[in-house]
Amino acid sequence: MSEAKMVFIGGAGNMAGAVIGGLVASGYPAERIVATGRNEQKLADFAAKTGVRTSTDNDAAVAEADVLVLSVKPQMMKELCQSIAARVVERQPLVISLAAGIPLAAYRRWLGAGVPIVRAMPNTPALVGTGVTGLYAGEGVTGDQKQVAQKIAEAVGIAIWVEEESGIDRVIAVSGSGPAYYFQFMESMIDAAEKAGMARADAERLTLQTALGAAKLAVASDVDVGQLKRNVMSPNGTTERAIQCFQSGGLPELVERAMGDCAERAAEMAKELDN
Ligand SMILES: NC(=O)C1=CN([C@@H]2O[C@H](COP(=O)(O)OP(=O)(O)OC[C@H]3O[C@@H](n4cnc5c(N)ncnc54)[C@H](OP(=O)(O)O)[C@@H]3O)[C@@H](O)[C@H]2O)C=CC1
Ligand SMILES: O=C(O)[C@@H]1CCC=N1
Repeated sequence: MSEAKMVFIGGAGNMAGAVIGGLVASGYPAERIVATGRNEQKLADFAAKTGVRTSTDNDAAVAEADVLVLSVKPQMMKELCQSIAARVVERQPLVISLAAGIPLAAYRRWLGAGVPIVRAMPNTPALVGTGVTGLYAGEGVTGDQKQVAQKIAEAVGIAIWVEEESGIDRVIAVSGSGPAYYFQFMESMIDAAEKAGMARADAERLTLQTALGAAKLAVASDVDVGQLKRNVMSPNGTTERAIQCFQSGGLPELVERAMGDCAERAAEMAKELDN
């Protein structure tokens, strides 16, 4: 896989940019990666930051791709696919789509039925090597190609395969969109601490280090997160009071609803496609 020429369409965007940043940081040769986009200044800044090659010419980039990663916004995917379809059919790269809400059936219509496609649902912590990627392989993807997709994902974090395509929507609800849930929680904590009189810089430092510490402890620990939570709660103590407030305010139900809405939106996006 170290020899594979990887082309990322939309490579300087938030998601592909994070994956590329993580790949380069993990030692993947930057000269084997091409990031395409439309905005030349954005591409130049991205090239300066990562060392990868950039291009505004999707078709020329596809012509040299062994692995082709599609990472434009879902609403732009159809037009993009149709514009590169001839080149994709000719070159036959392994196609990996990062887009939420676009089923494999749509790519088969837009790119041609025989193109091997993997759907991947990564998340932005890929940038710091702590990503999560859910993977689903369509028909015609070989074992070797699955290995390639998995190795790319594992270069920037952990990867799991889902058995059914709908599993990707569940991955979106947990890990694809998940970083934003934690950022929201951190933002709320920082705002609340500042309101209570703490300097914002201190509130940020304490909140971020607490999130990092809690996540590291949870990953390293062999007890579940419920027990880790109880370990912080002294009977009739301060934490208990705060946790009671979250629970009586409906936080568990709210989280369940938000994740349900998230997955539902992915399914809805698939229905909105106009073929
Ligand atoms: N953000 C996230 O956390 C996650 C996103 N995803 C998926 O990743 C995909 C990209 O999302 P995200 O990175 O957030 O979006 P961004 O808007 O940050 O990135 C999309 C990129 O696509 C480029 N682009 C648009 N049209 C073209 C085109 N015709 N040819 C080449 N490049 C083009 C844009 O570049 P320019 O500005 O130069 O036009 C932009 O940099 C989406 O499909 C999303 O569902 C999946 C998991 C998580
Ligand atoms: O919000 C979105 O649609 C994308 C998919 C997962 C994370 N961001």
